[in-house]
Formats: sequence, structure tokens, C-alpha cells
Amino acid sequence: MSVNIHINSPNVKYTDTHIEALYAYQTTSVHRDGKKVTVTPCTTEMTFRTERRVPRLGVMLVGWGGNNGTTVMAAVLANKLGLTWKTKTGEKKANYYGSLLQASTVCLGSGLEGEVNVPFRDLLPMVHPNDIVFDGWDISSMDLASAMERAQVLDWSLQEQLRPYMSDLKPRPSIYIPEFIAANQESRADNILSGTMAEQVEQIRADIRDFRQSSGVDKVIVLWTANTERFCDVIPGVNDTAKSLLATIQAGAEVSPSTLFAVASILEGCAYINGSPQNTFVPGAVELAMQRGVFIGGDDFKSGQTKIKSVLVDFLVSAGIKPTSIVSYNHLGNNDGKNLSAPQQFRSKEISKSNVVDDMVQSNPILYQPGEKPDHCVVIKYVPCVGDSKRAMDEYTSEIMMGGINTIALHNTCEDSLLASPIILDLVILTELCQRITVQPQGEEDFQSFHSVLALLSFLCKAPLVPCGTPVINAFFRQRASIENIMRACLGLPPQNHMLLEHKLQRNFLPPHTPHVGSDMAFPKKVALTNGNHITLTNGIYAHEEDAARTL
Ligand SMILES: NC(=O)c1ccc[n+]([C@@H]2O[C@H](COP(=O)([O-])OP(=O)(O)OC[C@H]3O[C@@H](n4cnc5c(N)ncnc54)[C@H](O)[C@@H]3O)[C@@H](O)[C@H]2O)c1
Ligand SMILES: O=P([O-])([O-])O[C@@H]1[C@@H](O)[C@H](O)[C@@H](O)[C@H](O)[C@@H]1O
Repeated sequence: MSVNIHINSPNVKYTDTHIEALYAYQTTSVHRDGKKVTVTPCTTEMTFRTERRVPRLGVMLVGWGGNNGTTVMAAVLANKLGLTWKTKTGEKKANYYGSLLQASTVCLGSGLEGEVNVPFRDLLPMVHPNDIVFDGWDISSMDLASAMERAQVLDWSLQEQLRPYMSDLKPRPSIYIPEFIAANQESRADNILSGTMAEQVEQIRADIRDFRQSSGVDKVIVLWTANTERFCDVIPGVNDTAKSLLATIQAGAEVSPSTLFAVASILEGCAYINGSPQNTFVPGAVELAMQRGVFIGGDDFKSGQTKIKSVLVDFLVSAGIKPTSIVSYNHLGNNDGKNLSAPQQFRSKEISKSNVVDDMVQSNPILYQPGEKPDHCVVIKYVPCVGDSKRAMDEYTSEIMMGGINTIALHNTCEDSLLASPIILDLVILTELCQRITVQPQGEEDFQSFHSVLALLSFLCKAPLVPCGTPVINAFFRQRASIENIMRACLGLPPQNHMLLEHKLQRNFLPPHTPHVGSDMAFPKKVALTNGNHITLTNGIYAHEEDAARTL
């Protein structure tokens, strides 16, 4: 179900190349003086400009031969080919469930039939996952069909159909520095580059150029879905500035493979996204991205256990209930789990899985004293038997009224790669869309793009990377609303505020031409059809309906 949305407003202009929308951005400036809090509403008129032409997108995955890499490749092929396959519970059909853009909707407002919800992906012109061209690197030389089999994620009857399309896909040799990942990964490393660090970065850059040229794509985005690395020390003169980082690479001192890929991507003008928890984006990498006007984003896909945590803690704290203990245990048996069985790699993940509640806790000084936090314990165990089917068990203990205690226990079987793959697609498609959006605040001559650190990706990450000094938001629905409302702004639409005031007052205050869905209104007998099979909904929002005529 896809719709063709057209905003009928004097503030929105469709040119051949752009959607241009005048938008009143409303915020509040708050000043606190002791117990006195002064709130000043601020409105900034601005113009959002979105390029309408959707490019041919190439995505290069670092770790292409891994569980996530092979699964996202397989999923796109299966969708593109419209594959179905038999399983013991019946026939399955390829889909993109779990993708915010492909499988969730947004409410555009009310029409003659009540609320009109449309696919997120239809809000603005954006890349369809079926059209993405993939390539990538892996320290394992295994072809993608065999690597898909090794991953043990997808049903065999589906794998058999996909094998002919994936057996010729071979990951490019990659940068391998053993001390950054678990020693137990060494047995996979038969596909590695040689030469100095600088030479290897140049090879990665050459790979990107080769892919862009041979595939004919218009742009390339690079995404890290390789193993979790240990954290890298941030050292002045080594990686604290773009200049020092580039010099360190030339000198061959400590730089992680993920940071080397980041530098190579940025120097090639390609956005770079980190799907793992390590601190790939040392200050020098961030500065380099800003200097080059290239997007970077991450860290660590938010896919299952942590995603629920960012919902549940938001619910509890927003409801005035005080979480006092969060115990997040899981065991998994895939190669990611094997890598995380090493202490330094686990530590990277422990940090990203633990910090996700900080903003929600700090938002409620009624419940928490300054600096007070719930006990928070993260445990990850490697149990080969369960493979990619991670078993997450959580216990949330909270204080409720009058000394009461509430305990929520969850068991969550996360098929990790089937949860992460749609997130990988959302990350690259949203990043590409942001590359086509510019904004001109009132009074400024030039249009500007988003900050190089693409905070809009926070919804998809456990440890959101944000511009220095800006707030880190982990609360799930706040993150989602940020994406929705920025996309609405590109269409000149106000933020979704959920007020539904028209249904909460005694009298309907909407202009007569705007029907109020309710028994006290006489519906027009027929909705005029305009422009062929477009139907003009009230308030000028057109929806392209598959079925043409309708009478009400
Ligand atoms: N739900 C999820 O699966 C999920 C959620 C959040 C984060 N992650 C992170 O995503 C990453 C991938 O997860 P996975 O389950 O696919 O793991 P995986 O081990 O199956 O795949 C990682 C791949 O990266 C390769 N690799 C390692 N070092 C490399 C390098 N320097 N260059 C190129 N390739 C390299 C490995 O050979 C392997 O094929 C991990 O860091 C994991 O922590 C996964
Ligand atoms: O499900 P989630 O918490 O978002 O994320 C997952 C962790 O629970 C799991 O322990 C880890 O192995 C995966 O790489 C992923 O990070």
C-alpha cells in the first residue's frame, strides 16, 4: 500500500527538482532562577528544501560476510525477487518488517474517514531498499551464500533460492588489526590487506571508487557491521584532531580498523555509519567529517533488548514510577556473541547498553536526586547452542506509591540479525535522504545541511552520536517523533502534537469545510475526484487511492 502525498498549501512549492516548504519552527527558551522558571516561546521562520530526485544508492558493508551483512543482503534480494518459501508453519513471503521507514506509518491528520495513516516511506522521496546496490569487505573470504549458511539465520528453503544470487558475491579483503577484536576471531581472518596503515586506507578508498565506478551508483554510503572492537584511547596529538589523526595513520600508530574505514569513507565523501559500540568516532574523525561536510552516525544498532529498555524506562519514568534496578541478561551463540565473550569487546557493548537510560532518568528530579541512577547490570553470555537467536531476560524493579515495589520480568527471544537488518536499511536510507535536505533559517542567505554528526539516526542506535554539547536523547518515542516531525517540516506540515483538540471541546471549532468525524455531521454525498484518481481530502491533502471512485 503506497500513497502519493501532495500538500496543497501556499507554503509548499513543488519545482522540478525540489520540494520547498516555508516552516515556522517553534521552540521555547527556558530560564530558571531558583524556583522561578521563565519560558519564552520562540518562532523561527525557515525554508526546508528537499531534492526530489532519488539517487541510485550503493552501500558498502564492513563485515559483509557476517550474520547481519549476509542477512540484510539476503533480505533485499528476497524482497526484490518477491520470494516465498515453505516452512513448517506455512508459506512465508519476503518483507521488511522491523523497518521504521518500510513497515511503520505516520498519521497525516483526519479525513472524511477519520485519521489517515500513510507509510513512513511515502512522506518524502527516498531510496527503496530493493534498489540498493551492495558491496563490502570482510576479513573472512567466504562467499556470501556460504556465509549466509554459516550464519544460520534464514530458513534453508529460502537460502536454497538465494544461493545462486549470492555465491558469486565475495567480500573485498579488509583491514585486520588483531588486538582490536577478540583473539577467537583470528581463525576467520583469511582475507586481509597487507602494507602500511596508510597504504591500507588508500586501498579502501580505491575500493570505494572502484565500486562507485563499476556499479554506476550515484553515491556510496559505508556502514560498519563488523565485529565490536575494544575502545580506543583518545590521545592528544594522536587522534584528537583531524590533522593528528591523519598524521598518526601516516605514522602507523594506534588507529582502529573502524576508524580507518571512517577516515577512508570521509576522504571519499561517503557517509559512514557505525553499527557497533566502539568509539570509532574519535575527535579527529568527527573533525575530519565536519571539515569535509560528510555525515557520520552511530553508534551500535538498537535492535532488541535495548530497544525495549528505551521504551520501558521511558514509560515508567514518564508515568512517575521509579525504576531502581535494571538487570539485562542475555545469551547468544552467534559469532558476535563469540567476539563479545572477550572482556574488552564486552566492555564496549556494556557501555552502550548501560547509558541508554541516562536521559530518561535525568528528566525526572522528582524521582531521582542529582546523580542518582537505578542499579543497572548488563550480562552477555556466549552459548553456541542458541546461535543468532539471542535470549534476553530482563528484570525491572521500581518503586511505586507508598513504598510499594513493582517488578517487571521479560523474556525476549531476539533473532538478532533479523532485527538488525531492517535497522541497517533504515540507517542508510535515512542518511541518504538527509543528504538531500537543506534548510534556510530566516535572515540567512544560504541553505545549510544537517550537522555532519547526524543525530537524527538516534532512533536506530543504542549510543546516539550527537554534535558536541547537544542533548543525547534515547527515549524511543521522542526519537521517533524527531524523525517524523522533521520530515513533516520538509512538507510544511506542523509537528504531530496528538492534541486532537477538535475532539475535546464542547463545540466543533473547525471551519465547516473540514468535516469533524462524528455522528453530528452530515457527510457530503460524494467526494469530488480531481486529477484522475486523486481524491482531494479536506485541508487539501491528496491521497492517491488504488480504488478510484468512492461515495460517502
Ligand atoms: N542485533 C544485532 O545483530 C546487533 C545489534 C547491535 C549491534 N550489533 C553489532 O553488529 C556487528 C555485527 O554483528 P553480527 O551479528 O553480524 O556479527 P558477525 O560476527 O556475524 O559479523 C561480523 C563480521 O565482521 C567481520 N569482520 C571482523 N573484523 C572485520 C574487519 N576489520 N573488516 C571487515 N570485516 C570484519 C567478521 O569476519 C564477520 O564476518 C557486531 O559488532 C555487533 O555487536 C549487532
Ligand atoms: O538487542 P540489543 O540490546 O539492542 O543489542 C544486542 C545485544 O543485546 C546483544 O547482547 C549483542 O550481542 C548484540 O550485538 C546487540 O548489541
